[in-house]
Amino acid sequence: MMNKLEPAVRADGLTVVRGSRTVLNGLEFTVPRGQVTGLLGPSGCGKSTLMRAIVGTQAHVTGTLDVLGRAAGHPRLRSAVGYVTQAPSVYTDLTARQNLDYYASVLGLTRAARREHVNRALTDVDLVSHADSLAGNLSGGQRGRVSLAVALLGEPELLVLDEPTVGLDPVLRRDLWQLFHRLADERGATVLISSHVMDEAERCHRLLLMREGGILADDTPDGLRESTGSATVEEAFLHLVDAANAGSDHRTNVVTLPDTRQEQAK
Ligand SMILES: Nc1ncnc2c1ncn2[C@@H]1O[C@H](COP(=O)(O)OP(=O)(O)OP(=O)(O)O)[C@@H](O)[C@H]1O
Repeated sequence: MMNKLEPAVRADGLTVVRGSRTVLNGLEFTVPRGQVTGLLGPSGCGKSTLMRAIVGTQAHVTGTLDVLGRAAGHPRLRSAVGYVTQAPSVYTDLTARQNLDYYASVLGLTRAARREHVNRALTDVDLVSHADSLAGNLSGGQRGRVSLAVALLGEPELLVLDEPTVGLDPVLRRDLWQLFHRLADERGATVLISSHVMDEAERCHRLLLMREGGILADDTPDGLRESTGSATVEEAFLHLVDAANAGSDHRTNVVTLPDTRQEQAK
């Protein structure tokens, strides 16, 4: 669908207005292909809004936003982009397998391909033993994993996951992070994951740190720690927030501050 060297997502001057508020303010960034990129920042900074813009469900988007070489929301992107919202979107009166089978048929997979894709997605999210339980009888975390399995059907090139690990126990969180890396390393998928848990940032190849509708930094976890002289990504984030508040220009390689657009300092 696109040149492999092109980033999976490219934004320039991306602005989103919700109600009377400018929620995203002139963002400029790229998301590299085949890597796990974390979108991190405090509650309300605009992570979900950005993800909605990328998958094409957000209104009042201006500026440039290209996804897999096409304008975000292009109909041809529907089967190439998997999206998991914060609230699990599954039919509670169907079993996990029936949910997956239904969504696989919507994707137009043949019966044989459906069986293969459904079994693989159930295995990926470790739900084989609950495949025939009604989704309504599953725990919140298990329903979330059914939603994730739905997004994996059809092997999308880009997976956009809005806080997929919230409320999960440490073992499941670790297993899901291993899955995200397998998807990138073995299947070449691009994975964009939002979280406000900074320790998850350490597990990403790259990070987009957000604050108040702007990108505060775009770097690797190592790059962020080194450039700020911090021991952890959380410490680096706090350092960058303090620097932004002080109006300082001490940043990593990119940055769009909330109020003042500044040039990339690569
Ligand atoms: N329908 C709306 N009208 C006006 N403002 C909105 C609307 N929906 C969200 N917002 C505002 O947009 C901002 C960004 O919201 P968003 O849900 O993108 O944040 P977030 O970083 O994903 O937060 P969280 O981590 O809590 O999910 C928030 O300040 C929120 O109050």
